[in-house]
Amino acid sequence: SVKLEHGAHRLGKRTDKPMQAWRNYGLGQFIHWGVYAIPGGHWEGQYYPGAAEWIRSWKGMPKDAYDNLYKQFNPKKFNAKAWAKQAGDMGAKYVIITTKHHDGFCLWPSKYTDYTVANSPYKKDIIGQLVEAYDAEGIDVYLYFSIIDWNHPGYRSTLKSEQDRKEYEEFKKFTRNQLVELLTLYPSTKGLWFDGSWDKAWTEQAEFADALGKELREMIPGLIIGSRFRPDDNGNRHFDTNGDLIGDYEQGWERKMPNTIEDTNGNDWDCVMTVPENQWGYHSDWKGHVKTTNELIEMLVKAASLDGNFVLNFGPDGQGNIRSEETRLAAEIGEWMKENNEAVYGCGYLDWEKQDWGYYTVNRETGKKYMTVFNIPVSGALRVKVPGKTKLNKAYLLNDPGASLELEEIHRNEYFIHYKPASATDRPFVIGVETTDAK
Ligand SMILES: C[C@@H]1N[C@@H](C#Cc2ccccc2)[C@H](O)[C@@H]1O
Repeated sequence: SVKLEHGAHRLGKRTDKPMQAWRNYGLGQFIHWGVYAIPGGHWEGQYYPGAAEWIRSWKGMPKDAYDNLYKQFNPKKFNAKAWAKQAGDMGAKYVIITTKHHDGFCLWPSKYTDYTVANSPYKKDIIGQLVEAYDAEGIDVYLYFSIIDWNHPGYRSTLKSEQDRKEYEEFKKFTRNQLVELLTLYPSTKGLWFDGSWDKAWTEQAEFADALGKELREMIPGLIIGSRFRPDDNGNRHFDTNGDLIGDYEQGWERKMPNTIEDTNGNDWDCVMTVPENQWGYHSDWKGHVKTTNELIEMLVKAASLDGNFVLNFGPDGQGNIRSEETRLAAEIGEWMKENNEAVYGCGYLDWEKQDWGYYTVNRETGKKYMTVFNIPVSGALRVKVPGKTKLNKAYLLNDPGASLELEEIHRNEYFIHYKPASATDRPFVIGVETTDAK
């Protein structure tokens, strides 16, 4: 391997308590909210086909018009406690909240810029209300922060001149000041979720970003920062020049998921997922495929089965309402989690051969094993292959642990669990299995 001054700051999975808690979350909520929710994907009757939170970059959106939208930002329906309760009822154990997206508008009263909620008609600190409400709900808070800031005069995507460099130095100080400000104002923050760090200008800042990361970690012991934050000496992000993860978990799974444990490189990871194909901020007119409750439950369980967390995005509208589609999904996912969360919380990868009916998970503490069934075989026979010295002794429906399901040993280390729901089921179900693992 090559010597790096600013490569991975540590190797292997973190084993400290905050990271163990992170690893066991299973389900999170992402909140994308800002002034982009006001136009909601339209401007002067034109439909914006891109991601709603990127509307400022659209040729159909005059920049000065966008940059004055904050003067209309007055979300009278915003209710942080209601949002937190809804997330808690869904079963979310952590929340990632946009403090500032690429447009640079701050949902907290930053003293380093005027482009904040304090100078909008709403005036009040949105981040502070959300942190308080989610903490009270027992949901750990993570702050999303965009390195890209289209509002700051010193921001550059690339550094082409000495003047660029000079102004970018001011931008770097501003970025550091805002991050220190956020952790100072909201010390219960468990981690930072960085975005917009792909610009060449930023990937040339290995020394600065490495020092900034160290400073932030010293402010909050145990602070969790993913692989999207900073570059290594050679401008690599996520993985350094030696292939080592830069950060506490892999943060590359945006609107996509690993399919095998090998895809995860043995790292912790989170998948952040939109309900429509690609809308994070509020778009009033979702087009294309909108994911169903069962699709999202499958992603959630698949993530847990591969040692990852699944984070579902919510994009509140300009008045502070959670839209009806998201409210319905939160309720239906919550209903399923109420009965089946034992197969998700604190669970991870079980090294049994994957079968077509669904996913295995195993509780990291108890060793209890679960099968979450999404595809009921027409044969009614759920195939289970166990490793060498393992014996399958019992299988039971999680929601009816007293009744053992019929087990048939068909080969050495291979069983059928004979079960087909008596009536049509429109939700996945969980089977608990008990084994003995001869030495
Ligand atoms: C978490 C998500 N990352 C942001 C992005 C992006 C992006 C931008 C260009 C090309 C591909 C992806 C989205 O706006 C949202 O915040």
